[in-house]
Amino acid sequence: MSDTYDVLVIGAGPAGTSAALRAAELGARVAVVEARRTGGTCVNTGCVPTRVLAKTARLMREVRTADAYGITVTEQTIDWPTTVARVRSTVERVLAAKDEPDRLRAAGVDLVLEGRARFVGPHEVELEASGRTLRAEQVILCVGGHSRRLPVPGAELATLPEHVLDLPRLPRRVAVVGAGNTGAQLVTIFNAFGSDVTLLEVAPRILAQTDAAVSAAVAQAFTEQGVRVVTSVEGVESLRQADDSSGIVLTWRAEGAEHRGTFDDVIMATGWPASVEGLGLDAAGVQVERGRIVVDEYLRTSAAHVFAAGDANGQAMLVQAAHVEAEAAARNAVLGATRRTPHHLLPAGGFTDPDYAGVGLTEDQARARDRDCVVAHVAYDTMERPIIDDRPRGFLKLVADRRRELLLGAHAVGENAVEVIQAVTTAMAAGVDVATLARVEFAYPTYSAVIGVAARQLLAVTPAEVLLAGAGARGSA
Ligand SMILES: Cc1cc2nc3c(=O)[nH]c(=O)nc-3n(C[C@H](O)[C@H](O)[C@H](O)COP(=O)(O)OP(=O)(O)OC[C@H]3O[C@@H](n4cnc5c(N)ncnc54)[C@H](O)[C@@H]3O)c2cc1C
Ligand SMILES: NC(=O)c1ccc[n+]([C@@H]2O[C@H](COP(=O)([O-])OP(=O)(O)OC[C@H]3O[C@@H](n4cnc5c(N)ncnc54)[C@H](O)[C@@H]3O)[C@@H](O)[C@H]2O)c1
Repeated sequence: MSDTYDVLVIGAGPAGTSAALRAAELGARVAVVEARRTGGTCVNTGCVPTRVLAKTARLMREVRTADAYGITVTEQTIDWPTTVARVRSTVERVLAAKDEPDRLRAAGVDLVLEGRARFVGPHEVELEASGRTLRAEQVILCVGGHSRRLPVPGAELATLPEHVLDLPRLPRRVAVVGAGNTGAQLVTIFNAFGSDVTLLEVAPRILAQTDAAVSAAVAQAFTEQGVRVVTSVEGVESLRQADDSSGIVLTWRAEGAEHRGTFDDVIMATGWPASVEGLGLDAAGVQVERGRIVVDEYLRTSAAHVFAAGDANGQAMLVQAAHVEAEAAARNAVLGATRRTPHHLLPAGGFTDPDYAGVGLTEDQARARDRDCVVAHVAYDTMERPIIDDRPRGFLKLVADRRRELLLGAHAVGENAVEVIQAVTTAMAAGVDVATLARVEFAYPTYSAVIGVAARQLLAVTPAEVLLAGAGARGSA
């Protein structure tokens, strides 16, 4: 293995693997350095484990309602060690199926598993385990991010999301601090498993990045499911062991008063700074601001020969964003910085109960640009398939320009929300106009049929009527 490369990629998660493969495809001599194993956060501790837990939660809910279909289930409890083992074995199966070491090898990329990389000069990187130094003309940072503990007394008592599977038993009482995508999904998981869940969020609403109607619908569902949802928290103050060892006492401020609760576990899902500790970025002249590696529109850092893609630059922390950015960064590193990354058509969602998803502009964002944009809001309980499946909670909202030609955004809550939004994204990416979408025949009975209904609603009524219909649908969603 040589020690000199055209392009050195640091991190072999979704961004790093895509960047390395693309750079090699463009003819560069490429190495990718990984401190642990391929797959990154996504496969090892993030999307894949969370998705398996979400499926387990769904099975619990299905079993709970099975008697309505004449299926008798006498006992339903979670055997935590079995659940954990199932998650871990699924991670291994996904890793084996992806076989990224082999893909990289086949593409001529050197996969270097010699510990963490650290810059020791602008173009030189030292490997922690071997002490070897690699040199490269261009470097692409794909180091991802990590959870953070709040800087409060007793924070070390909290569990970080990536360590949830290490809990020795299922918590009976759990507090989740932070209602972003991670926190919201953990709420659904522990709620379905029978834990008593409290959710604390500093923002005025949960899932603050989503469309306001999505956030409200998920919060309402959580509350109805018995979750204590506390938003606009003024701050978490401390964690300490209870004097009688009955759990962890969590203290927070809300509405000007101090509040306290005792929990078996407190999970902090309060943010995701870039993994830049010990990376020696000063030696390369790479700037970091507010936990993110600063990049320009070409994903170039403050050092012209260093690029950053994926979670590390903090732009859109999703696997699909990591892929798009990594390809652009690789192209810019090898051929010169000319490619920008369009982020506006990145669908995203979470596997809560109910699921939620969105793509493009939220209604508030669209109205800030043009208050006469048009909105259709179709409730799931008006559609056959959600009724058949006994999943009537939810809606699809489509946002179109004032001429009702182009879709600006789509947002859904409910069963299969992510797949419904994916279908709308495909139409948006293909430049399908609203009139064409309204003419598409959807198979019966499907969840995606709601797209056709919403598109026809966009065409059929005046903006004021649509808003009224939306308010009605929201009431029943
Ligand atoms: C609980 C959870 C659930 C999620 N679910 C979803 C989901 O359903 N859908 C979705 O789109 N996104 C999801 N995400 C986000 C997704 O995991 C990330 O957006 C994605 O993994 C980012 O890819 P990346 O390559 O930028 O970083 P990562 O996947 O974090 O990979 C970074 C890699 O760099 C390595 N590394 C770091 N520093 C060094 C160093 N100095 N030297 C060598 N190697 C280093 C790390 O070991 C790691 O393998 C989830 C995240 C979490 C936490
Ligand atoms: N399904 C998915 O696509 C998925 C799932 C999980 C995570 N992710 C991505 O991974 C990244 C990390 O997600 P995350 O949810 O861990 O972090 P996040 O930064 O998205 O959310 C953290 C939440 O914690 C809140 N918070 C911060 N300080 C707080 C405090 N002191 N008290 C209470 N609340 C506080 C924030 O307001 C925010 O809502 C995100 O970019 C996310 O999109 C995606």
